[in-house]
Amino acid sequence: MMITGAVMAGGASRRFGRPKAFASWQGSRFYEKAVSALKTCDEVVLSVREDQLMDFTDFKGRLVTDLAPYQSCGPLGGLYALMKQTDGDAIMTLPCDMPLFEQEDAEKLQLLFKNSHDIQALIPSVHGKLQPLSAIYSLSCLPVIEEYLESGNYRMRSFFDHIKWREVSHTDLGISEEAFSNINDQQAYEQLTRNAQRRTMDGTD
Ligand SMILES: Nc1nc2c(ncn2[C@@H]2O[C@H](COP(=O)(O)OP(=O)(O)OP(=O)(O)O)[C@@H](O)[C@H]2O)c(=O)[nH]1
Repeated sequence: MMITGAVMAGGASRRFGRPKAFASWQGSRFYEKAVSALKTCDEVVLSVREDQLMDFTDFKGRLVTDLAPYQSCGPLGGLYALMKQTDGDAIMTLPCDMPLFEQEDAEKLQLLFKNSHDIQALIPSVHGKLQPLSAIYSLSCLPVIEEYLESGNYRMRSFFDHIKWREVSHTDLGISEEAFSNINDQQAYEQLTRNAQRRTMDGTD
């Protein structure tokens, strides 16, 4: 089974105040950390808006742009464009703003998806809250996604009732809760940096 890793980096970062894909994290940038977490996928691509192409010239892989008429429609528009422009069986998405999500976490999801027959999506949850941006979707979801986008519904979860999907808790996956922390604003970024410094000082890192 061929799984394409896709780092979702086409957001507006309004709450963060500057493009969060380029926020620095332990010597690299957020989006580079996400790319590295997905490196066991068959290919890793970046999902971006067309007007961001020049920002990511350092990235050596393939940039997949959102497609008309679903540009700037949020991550569901990004997933649609990925499915239209990708071969293989499935796409594992990871937002660019989840820097604690590690390669071993991605591998756990991939393994479970490969061993789960007859599902079209595998969605992790943390205390019952679904994490649809760090999940795996079969390309067979495309017609349903298209239908929802056409109807003007851009919510990531909108199409779940119309596909066969499975929720798996972070505890069943053996992934820490923190791995799913996403950084939306400067306050969360500062907190993340403080926690990392504290762990270094405690010698727990
Ligand atoms: N390809 C693509 N990715 C998106 C789009 N909107 C959001 N994303 C990505 O999806 C993830 C979650 O996005 P959010 O944090 O909810 O939104 P954001 O636009 O980045 O930030 P805000 O403007 O503060 O809401 C991030 O990794 C974004 O880069 C989009 O329209 N296209």
